[in-house]
Amino acid sequence: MFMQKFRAAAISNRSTLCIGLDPDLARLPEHLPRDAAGIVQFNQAIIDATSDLVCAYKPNIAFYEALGSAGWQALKQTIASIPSHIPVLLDAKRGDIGSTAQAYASAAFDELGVDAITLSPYMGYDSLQPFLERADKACFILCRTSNPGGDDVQNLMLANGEPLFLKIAELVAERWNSNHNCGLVVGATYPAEIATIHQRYPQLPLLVPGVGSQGGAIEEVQAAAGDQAIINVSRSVLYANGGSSFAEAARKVAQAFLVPKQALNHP
Ligand SMILES: O=C(O)c1cc(=O)[nH]c(=O)n1[C@@H]1O[C@H](COP(=O)(O)O)[C@@H](O)[C@H]1O
Repeated sequence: MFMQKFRAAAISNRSTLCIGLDPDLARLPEHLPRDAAGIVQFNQAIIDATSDLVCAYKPNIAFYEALGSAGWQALKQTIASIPSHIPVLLDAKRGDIGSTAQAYASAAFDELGVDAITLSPYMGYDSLQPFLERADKACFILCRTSNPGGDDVQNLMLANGEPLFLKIAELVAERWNSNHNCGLVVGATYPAEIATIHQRYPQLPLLVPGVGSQGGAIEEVQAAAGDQAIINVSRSVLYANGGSSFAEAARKVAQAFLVPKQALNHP
């Protein structure tokens, strides 16, 4: 069950840091092969160096799909090398008509065996239902994304004078979360929006990417949402150093992203 697993890992590691496993062949350390086998070695070293510092890992499926069937195998091997007490959140941003969503849910939860997934809300409830009804898994639904283009749609004003992303937060909190397995994705680049969402729906965990490479500041995220923010960092940790000491360098950067001990207040 994702939520319990995540809270247990957050408490035992005193961390709300999620490391994004987004392996880019062009950025692998020089001594590793630039192929799927290199990715597995890279990820395993990163996981070994950081698994006592995180509350979750988030592989983004794009980096594995880009390598075809070898990439899919690399993703499975990566997931298998994550210690079983640390939850795995697959970043796939799924959402489609019911029958297709069912196949996506089965691929993520049964074939890959991950604990949680990211979803896009724009096709509505039935496109998410096959994920939401898996009460043992968690669904993180895009709300206010970290990228500049997020404004194009998410910030459109509704007739009630509020932006669309607040309606999405409301739908998730009040209609789609009957299994208590939902969270929202909110970019670290928009701390004021994080604060608004957290004040309205303090019970929802927030997956917050955008710290580091995209310019988001961890202190602002923590001030906005405290320990309900699962802070994802990918490139800043993974590519801290392109040499043979890349894993130790990743560990050092990850340590710098840890929440001060006293700030963690999970039940
Ligand atoms: O769903 C996500 O995780 C996500 C949502 C969002 O709004 N912004 C965002 O950057 N992400 C993902 O979070 C990760 C951020 O990577 P870094 O910018 O390298 O830390 C990538 O895997 C993105 O695809």
